[in-house]
Formats: sequence, C-alpha cells, structure tokens
Amino acid sequence: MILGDIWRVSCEYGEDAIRPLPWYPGNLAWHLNFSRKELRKNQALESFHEFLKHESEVGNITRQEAVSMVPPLFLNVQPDHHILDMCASPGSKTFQLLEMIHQSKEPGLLPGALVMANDLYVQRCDLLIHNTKRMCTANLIVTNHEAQNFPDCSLAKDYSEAYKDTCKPQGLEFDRILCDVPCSGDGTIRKGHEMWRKWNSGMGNQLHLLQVNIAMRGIALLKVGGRMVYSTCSMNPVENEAVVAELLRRSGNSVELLDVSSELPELVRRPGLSTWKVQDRGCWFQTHDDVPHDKKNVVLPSMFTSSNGTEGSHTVRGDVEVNIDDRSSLRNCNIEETSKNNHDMDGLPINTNKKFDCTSNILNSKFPLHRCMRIVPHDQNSGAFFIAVLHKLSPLNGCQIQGTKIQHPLAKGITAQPQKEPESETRLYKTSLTRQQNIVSKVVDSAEVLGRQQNLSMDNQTSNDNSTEVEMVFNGVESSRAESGDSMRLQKQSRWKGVDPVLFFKDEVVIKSIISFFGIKESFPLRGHLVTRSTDNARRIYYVSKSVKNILELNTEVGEQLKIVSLGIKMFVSIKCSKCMMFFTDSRFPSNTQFFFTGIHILLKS
Ligand SMILES: C[S@@+](CC[C@H](N)C(=O)[O-])C[C@H]1O[C@@H](n2cnc3c(N)ncnc32)[C@H](O)[C@@H]1O
Repeated sequence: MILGDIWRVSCEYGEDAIRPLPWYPGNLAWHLNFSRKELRKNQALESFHEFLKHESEVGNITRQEAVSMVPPLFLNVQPDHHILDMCASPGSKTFQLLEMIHQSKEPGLLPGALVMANDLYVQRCDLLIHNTKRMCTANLIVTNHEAQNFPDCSLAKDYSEAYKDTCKPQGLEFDRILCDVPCSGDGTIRKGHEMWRKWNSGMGNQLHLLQVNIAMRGIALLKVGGRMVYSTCSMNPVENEAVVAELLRRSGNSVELLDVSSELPELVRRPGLSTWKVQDRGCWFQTHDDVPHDKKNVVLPSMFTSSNGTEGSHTVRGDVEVNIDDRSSLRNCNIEETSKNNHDMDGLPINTNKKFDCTSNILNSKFPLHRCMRIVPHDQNSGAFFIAVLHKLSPLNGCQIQGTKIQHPLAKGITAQPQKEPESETRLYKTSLTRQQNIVSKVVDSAEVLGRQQNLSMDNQTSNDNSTEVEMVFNGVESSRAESGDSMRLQKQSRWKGVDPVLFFKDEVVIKSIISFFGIKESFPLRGHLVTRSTDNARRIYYVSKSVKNILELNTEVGEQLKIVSLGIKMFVSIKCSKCMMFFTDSRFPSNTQFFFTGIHILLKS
C-alpha cells in the first residue's frame, strides 16, 4: 500500500516529491515536498493524505520538521538506557526516543529502558501525553518540573545502605539526556514568517541563563560515561556556542564536547562558531540590576566578553565581539575594568549605567566549539538546528553541583541537605528564575500550540476530584481492600496539589480475577506492575515496565519528589455497575463496556 502510494505520487509529481532522508538510519525518515495545505486541498493526493493521517493516528508515522529529528540520533540510545528528555513538549523527540528503545525488542516485549519526559507547563505536558499515547508504551513517565530544578530523588544515607545490594536505583541518574531547551526559535524562520517581524537580539540574551541552568542540571543528572545532547532551533550563538562554552567552563574537566563528525556522515552540517557578536543592550543586564550592588561575585552573562582589555576584543557601537579562543567564556570579570575598556570606536563608554561589582577571575580556556554542529536551511533545504554532544567524564564537584539546583522547600528533611549556596548566587538565581519563566512563556508560547491544546481530549490521569474512593467489588465479591486501604489513604494526600499520587494496585482479589478472566500466565509480571491514581473513580489501571516500577518505588521512598502527571499504559478500566465492578473487555459485552487495545500487545505475550 505505502510503496504503491509513494510510487504513484513520485510518478505524478517527480522523484523529489517523496524521498528518503539520506542521513536517517535505515531509510526510516522521508521528506515530503508538499505543504499541509497542499496535502489537504489537492484532490490527487487525497488517498495519500488519508494514508498519512491513518498511519499517524495509529503511531506508525510522525510528521515533523526533518532536522528536528537529528538531536536524538546523536544520543546513541540503547534498549536498556534511562533517558531524560528535559524540555519535552510537544513530544516529537520523546516519541522518537521511545521508538528507539522499543526498536530492538520484539513487539510486546518490554525493554529495560525508560524515558522520563518533562515539561514546565502543565498544559504542554497534556499535549506531550496526547502525542505520545500513540506509542502505547509502559516505559514512559511524564513529569512536570522546572528542568533547571529537576529533582534527583537521592536516598538519604541510611536508606542508601539498605538499597546497596539490591539492583534498585538510589537516586535519579540517566544514561542519556536530551536537553532541547526553550529558545527564540529563529531557525524556523523559513516557515514561521512571523518570526521576521518579531525577532530581536534581546530574545536570545534573555534565554541564555535559563539555557545554561537547564543544561547544567542535565549534566548533574547524567551518569558518568553518559551522553547529553544540547540543542536549539535557533541560530543565535548566544543561545548556542555561548551556552556550551559556559557549560564547559562550569563543569571543568568533568565534561567534554564530543567530536561526532564521523556519526551520520550524510548529514550536512557546519562547525560551531568561535566568535560572535553580542548586542550589549536589552534585558540581560536588567535581570541582574535588581541584585544589590554591594553583593560580590555577581555572575556576568557568559555570552559577553570578559573584556579585560586584552587582545582579541574590540567593540562596535554597542556590540561586543567575543572571541572564545583568545580569552575565556566571559566570567566574573572586574567591572571597573569592563567599564574602562568597553568603549566604542568613538571612545564613548558602553554600559556606563551598569554598576556591577565583580571580582576579577578570568579563565583562559580554549574550548573546541567547532565540534558543535550547525545545520543551516540552505545546505539541505531544511529548518535550522544547533546541536552539541557532551560526554560526562567524571562527577561534578560540590561547587559545580551547588549551582545546578535549588532544593524544593517541601523536600527538606527527606533528602540530605545540600550545601548552603552563597547568598548572592542564590538570590541572583531565584530572581532570574522568575524572570526567566515570564520571558520564556512569552518567547516560547505559540498561538498554534495553545490552540491545539484547547482542542485536545485530555487523558492526563490527574484529577482534582477529591471524592472518596469507590467501594471496589468484583464479580460480586467484596474486595480484600483492608490491607492496602491504609496505605492508599495515606498516599492520597499528594504533595503536588491537583496531581493525585500514583499508587501501586495491590488488590489481590481483583488481580486474581483479571488473571483468570484474561487467562494470563502466572509467570507474567503483573503484580507490582499495576498502578492507579488515588481518586480515580473509574479505576483505570495502568501497566508499568520494571524500569518505571523501580523509579516509582524510589519516588515513594524520597517523599514523592517527582511530580508525575502520567505513566505507563492504560490496561484495564473498571466501571461501576449496580452491584459489581466490571473490567472492560470487548464489544461483546454490554454497552457500558469497552476494550482497551492499548495494552493488548503486552498481554498477548503473557
Ligand atoms: C523547544 S521546545 C521542546 C520541543 C520538544 N523537545 C520536541 O521535540 O517536541 C521547549 C519546551 O521547553 C518547555 N520549557 C520552557 N521552560 C522550561 C523549563 N524551565 N523547564 C522545563 N521545560 C521548559 C516549553 O514548554 C517547551 O515545551
């Protein structure tokens, strides 16, 4: 069917109309030379359009900008990897990562891997859940956190000892991290014509610190030996190379920027930049201006030159040319010197209104930023993307970690207390976080995405419903709820307002009934893999993989540090009829029953 369609469209519209992307492994990605509008309107393409729609709905096809598929390819994902997608919505790359972990397993067999997909905004998490539902995976957890404060769920020392000999995780650590940060999005300028009107250099400046903080948190959560991909769909070096330079500077010898020029050789890419201009105006300095001026060690934005007046820098009317190779990634500079030396070509001082008081601490690092990759539209008729691949060589030291996360106040007493952060940095960090969030929501929100969100049928498994749990009766037998009842009630009070806690479903009577009704082999790992929500009257029961189960157990131990908005695969749904709870089975049952296909491939393997 697909080959026939492709052949027909190619004959009619020329070979270039549909062609495989040469750089995507296994010919699994194809480029389509038609806009959405053409596909919808052109009668001749009708059956092909129908085919695309159907295959997209069932999860066989995902339609997305070609270059947006590049970053996950550089993660070199294996089927047992724990992967964190820090800024995941709308989820096209999450979907790709899920495809990768399932690829090498027979359908129905679950990989040992796990994808944790996170986004800051609840509505965008809903969009992510909606878009990944087609994957029908038991190996996904969706969380809702500020990526720069993503919890590590570390067990306190005494717990940790007890866990040592089990293979269970003692904290969150990931083999692979995708850090596809919020950005100005100017790489989409060929498609999003609005961008031409909106773009200004301040957009990148405003996002730079947030991007650094998110990526630093990623490095802290990355296993030694693990890979992290930093990516944006922006061409602005302030959001790209300047961020990478700052990551390398902050993490010292713990992280290296990988040369991946031999990977995906068919992909046309350009080397990262070593010099760029930063417009010395805009919100960046405003962000810092509300920090008391008597505070020492104020961190200056890393996209600016250290400007110690040495060779290699010159200023051009408000622009500072930055040369990373010559000097540093622009840190803790002496502001007096900065003021002295930042004069434009006419000798007029730049930034005379800036009152920073910084210590002089200029590093002269030579970062191999050419190893970053720039994909530009005119090389292979695509959108633009920036990608950097980082490899963790050793753990970050205490100081480096300090800056990567502010502990959630609720987590106090549950995990080991982090070392106290220096006041000035903490204040600066907190102030800028609030500002960054405001900025990000302005820069990132697109009317199109919000419109799509409103039309979504949401299935985010969360509820504000505080009604008491329904009496659980199955096949006329009172369930033996007593044992699990107390813990259920205890867990009902979630620390995350509006998000019901995830509970392991332990009702033996119900589980036995399910096993006998569906003829599931006793050897099939059902017990301990079924979860539900505390206030879910419909009693939706989800199936989770072993990897997800382990993380859930860890999360319970650490006092629910993870705000989980969705997980696993919906497998059974019970409905309350007059006398009993029935588990939905198939269409031969009365009209109030329904079959959940989503979990069938797993059950069939039992
Ligand atoms: C570039 S988009 C990610 C695209 C996504 N990786 C994909 O391929 O579909 C950036 C995402 O980051 C989210 N975001 C913005 N600020 C964030 C933060 N501080 N922490 C986590 N996510 C954030 C936005 O809501 C947005 O969905």
